[in-house]
Amino acid sequence: MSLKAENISFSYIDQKMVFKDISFTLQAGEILSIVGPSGTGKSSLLKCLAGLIPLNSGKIYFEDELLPNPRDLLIPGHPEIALVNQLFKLDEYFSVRENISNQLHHLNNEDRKEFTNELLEIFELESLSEVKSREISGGEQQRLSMACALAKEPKCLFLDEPFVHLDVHLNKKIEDYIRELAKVRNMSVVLVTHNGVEALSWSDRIMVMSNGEIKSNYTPHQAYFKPKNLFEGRFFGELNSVYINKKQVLFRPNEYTLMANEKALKIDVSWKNASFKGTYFANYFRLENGKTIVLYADEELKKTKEIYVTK
Ligand SMILES: Nc1ncnc2c1ncn2[C@@H]1O[C@H](COP(=O)(O)OP(=O)(O)OP(=O)(O)O)[C@@H](O)[C@H]1O
Repeated sequence: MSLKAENISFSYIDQKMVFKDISFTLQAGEILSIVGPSGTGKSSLLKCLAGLIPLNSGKIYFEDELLPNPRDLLIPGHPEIALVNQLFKLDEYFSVRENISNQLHHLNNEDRKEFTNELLEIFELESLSEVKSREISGGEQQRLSMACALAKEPKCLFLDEPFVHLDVHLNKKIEDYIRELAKVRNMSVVLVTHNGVEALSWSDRIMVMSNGEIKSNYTPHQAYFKPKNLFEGRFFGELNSVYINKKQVLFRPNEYTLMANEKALKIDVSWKNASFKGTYFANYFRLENGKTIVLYADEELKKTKEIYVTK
């Protein structure tokens, strides 16, 4: 076990709790995502877990030791826990390369150079390596912050909305690298995002947070195919909701067939339009009650009059 939160609660102002009574355990090497709407307390939770802001109540254990209260420390935080958020402090008068290599004093010169080059390559910062960090863009600073955090070789890496400025290929490259590090170094990762779709591929486990509480704990497969309700399911991609015999049925746009199927639920539909998404078409249909559903297919389903939900 890497980190354990026991009944933790936190507020900035006494009366208004940001989150309350949260408990969970993070295993060594585990990648956990916390997904939830804006303003629900995710970033504040990460700062508390990193030992940067003090709890109102509850306890956090890091490798079986109580995390010190930040009020008792000259510099809040823990040397083995790295948090990357918008406030990550880069040394703005140092170059991109120096920002990374300055985190690597624990290595000899040769290893330091090799690891710095590896991180510059992974985060695609090679062409900017000699530029001062204050002279690079917001997205580049975000990538550099992640590289610096990884250079510290932390036992716990906390990432707050790391995808905001990343394009698709870089997202996949960084995901693969961090997953590999988590496995090889037994580094635990907590990822906070309001975009559950990205959390699906990154995570071993996903917690849904709303109104300052952890509402659900899913595997990525459960979060996608078996969400508890429409609110949670919609974080992880488009989700249809239909009422059949007064019972709500939730199904993904790919959980259907066009072939008559006695075991599946038949729904009468009329095609509205389709939008081209590159690898598929999102086909929008009107139901008898006027509601809309979406189905993914590799063509426009203009002639389709009925579908069979395979849920
Ligand atoms: N420094 C602060 N002082 C007072 N209130 C704050 C402070 N930072 C955040 N809050 C409030 O605490 C609540 C939780 O904010 P937090 O940033 O933790 O949520 P979040 O889920 O991470 O949101 P987002 O996804 O928009 O970043 C919000 O109501 C926010 O306005």
